[in-house]
Amino acid sequence: MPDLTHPLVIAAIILAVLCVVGVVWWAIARRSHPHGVEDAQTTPEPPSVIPDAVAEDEVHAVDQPLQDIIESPSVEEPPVEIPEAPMTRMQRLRGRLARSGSLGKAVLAVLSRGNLSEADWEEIEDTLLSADVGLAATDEIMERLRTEVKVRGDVSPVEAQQILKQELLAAVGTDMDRSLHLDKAEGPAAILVVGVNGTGKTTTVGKLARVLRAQDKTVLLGAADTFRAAATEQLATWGQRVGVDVVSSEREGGDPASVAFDAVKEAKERGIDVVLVDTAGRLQTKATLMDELGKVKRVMEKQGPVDEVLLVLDATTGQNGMRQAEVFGQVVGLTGIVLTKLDGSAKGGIVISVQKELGVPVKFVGLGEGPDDLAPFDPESFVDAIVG
Ligand SMILES: Nc1nc2c(ncn2[C@@H]2O[C@H](COP(=O)(O)OP(=O)(O)OP(=O)(O)O)[C@@H](O)[C@H]2O)c(=O)[nH]1
Repeated sequence: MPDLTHPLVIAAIILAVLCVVGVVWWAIARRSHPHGVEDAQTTPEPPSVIPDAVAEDEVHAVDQPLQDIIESPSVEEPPVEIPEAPMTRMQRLRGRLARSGSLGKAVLAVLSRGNLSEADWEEIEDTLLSADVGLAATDEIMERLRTEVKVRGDVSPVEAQQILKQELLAAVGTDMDRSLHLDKAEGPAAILVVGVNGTGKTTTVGKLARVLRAQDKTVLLGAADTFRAAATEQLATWGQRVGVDVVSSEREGGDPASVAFDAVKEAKERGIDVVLVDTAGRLQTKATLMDELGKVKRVMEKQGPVDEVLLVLDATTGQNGMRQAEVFGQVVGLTGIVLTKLDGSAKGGIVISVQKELGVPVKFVGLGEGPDDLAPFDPESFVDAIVG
């Protein structure tokens, strides 16, 4: 029996008690923070102010409360959902292009008549124009179709289908780079998502987070749509489903640039692969709001390049979409288009016109409201689906 009054024994007992208390405290702390993330992604204390260099001229958030970080479930718990691999999506969703299909199928029906009259050609032209293919692209397609039909003489329905596919594919373009550029050399790859009201930006950010998680990338979301309170909740829900956290403003109407800045900073500190920043919808005609958007981008750039600026365009908008794309492009420089609601639109031709007039590739298409109904845009699948 050891001498319990011996100083060494007393010290050993105290040490043992301290160890037990420490382990119990650690276990309780973990239980009360079930949303903790891996070391590389540990949430550091947010700064009480935005650093001076940024606060100076850009972010007027120095006197604002801290941004919130809405955490997703812990990575130790299995992610709630495993998103579908992106590359299979366009095939699965091809049926949703049925209404856009009226463009291809209507043209094919005329082309297959054989021995085409001027009235037939006019019908083809009208179909292309009313599907928003745009004037320049329509002229080009018409000329190529006419030449092709002339060279071959009378064409059979099968040949007509081949010719149409070939010409539509040429108009959509097979050599544009449609991949997301995610350069992590200088901190996280940063994606800024912009567009007018209600086009599907928040939904697209949520869906893109799933695309990136399906590619095993770590993701952080920035809720810089501080205008619409529900947008933050919407993003948080999207994030939680795939184990992705959201940086948001503590109050409605907070400075979006400040949220965007904090989101990039947080992603950098956690070693996150991609930070996706959602912004409030704004009409391209509202100069103040467009200036605000420019500021969001500049502030993000203070911490590293913005790798992608994606314009979310509602495919049902028609030619006004082109004007939106032009102005957003002037203000923040677009790198890609996400065309949403293509599932409900007979205006699939906007894919062609928006690329032709702006030189910016369509990178993703939204084909429904389901979580994985966003597909990397694949010209072949698109043309196959609309011509049949
Ligand atoms: N059918 C269909 N609906 C879509 C698609 N993408 C988004 N939506 C719907 O469009 C509506 C608006 O989407 P949001 O993501 O809230 O739009 P937003 O651009 O963030 O809206 P604001 O922040 O108000 O500008 C929602 O009902 C979405 O489900 C799509 O590809 N197809």
